[in-house]
Amino acid sequence: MPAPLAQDIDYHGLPAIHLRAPDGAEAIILLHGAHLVSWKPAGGEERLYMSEKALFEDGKPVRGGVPICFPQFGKTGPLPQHGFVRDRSWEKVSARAGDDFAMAVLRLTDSEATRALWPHAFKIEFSVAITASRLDMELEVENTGEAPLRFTAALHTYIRVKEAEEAHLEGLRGQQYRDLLTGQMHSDSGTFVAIDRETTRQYLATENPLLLRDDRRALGINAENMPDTVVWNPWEATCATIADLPPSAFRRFLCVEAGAIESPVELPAGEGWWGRQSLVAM
Ligand SMILES: O=P(O)(O)OC[C@H]1O[C@H](O)[C@H](O)[C@@H](O)[C@@H]1O
Repeated sequence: MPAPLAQDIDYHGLPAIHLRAPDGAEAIILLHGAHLVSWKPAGGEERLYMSEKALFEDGKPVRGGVPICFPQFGKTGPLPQHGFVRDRSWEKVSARAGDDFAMAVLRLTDSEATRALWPHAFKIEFSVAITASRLDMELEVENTGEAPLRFTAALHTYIRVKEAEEAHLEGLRGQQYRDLLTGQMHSDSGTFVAIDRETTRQYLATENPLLLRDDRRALGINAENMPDTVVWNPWEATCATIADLPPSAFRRFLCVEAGAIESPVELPAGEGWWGRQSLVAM
């Protein structure tokens, strides 16, 4: 049985936390963006995609793993794409490994630099917990200011797949989605979503859980308090335009993102909000 671990490490030159539960499940979280860059359930197979061309630099987002989008998803407002917390340094609040789990909590609060972009006081915490075949990620936001807050948020999870074209995402049948490439609304009529072209869909009020079948394995995906699901794969032509992705990378991942996007969260002064995404490897 491997020794449980919650250790500060260096990951491509950035400070990170390496977690290992006694059952062998492992995760690595950067302080940069509170970015989860690796998750291996017990058994040892990596389930998150990380680009071989990812940049690990201050002020740059990391391509792969689980970027945190806050306080704006995508280009839905005046802030930089996906907000400003994914390329900023967070602080470690705690990291520990117990009898059958390991977990870490990271925190970011407003600063002069964040207030220059977004004039609000806030505290956000991101918790990652692993046990056996399960990963739980929770984003908590507290409005520490005097005025109400309004934000959108998402966990932009890059799931590693053997071959994107053969992966099937089940559980979205009959659900409404906005095609973010055209802006048009559709209703999904297929028994599963298969990816054979550039796909950027925002499913609204998603019913959970979803199941991603990939080769001989599957992943259960559950979200709480994050009603939107974004499904993204850039496919060949767009992938070729993304500098930190190798040309064939689009075959190796599918993003299934849990978010609160369609209806921005309105948070009165002093109140808190949380959203979760959980993955179960099968
Ligand atoms: O390149 P990034 O800023 O990390 O964004 C990556 C992608 O995120 C989301 O899924 C959006 O829907 C896409 O339009 C965007 O290209």
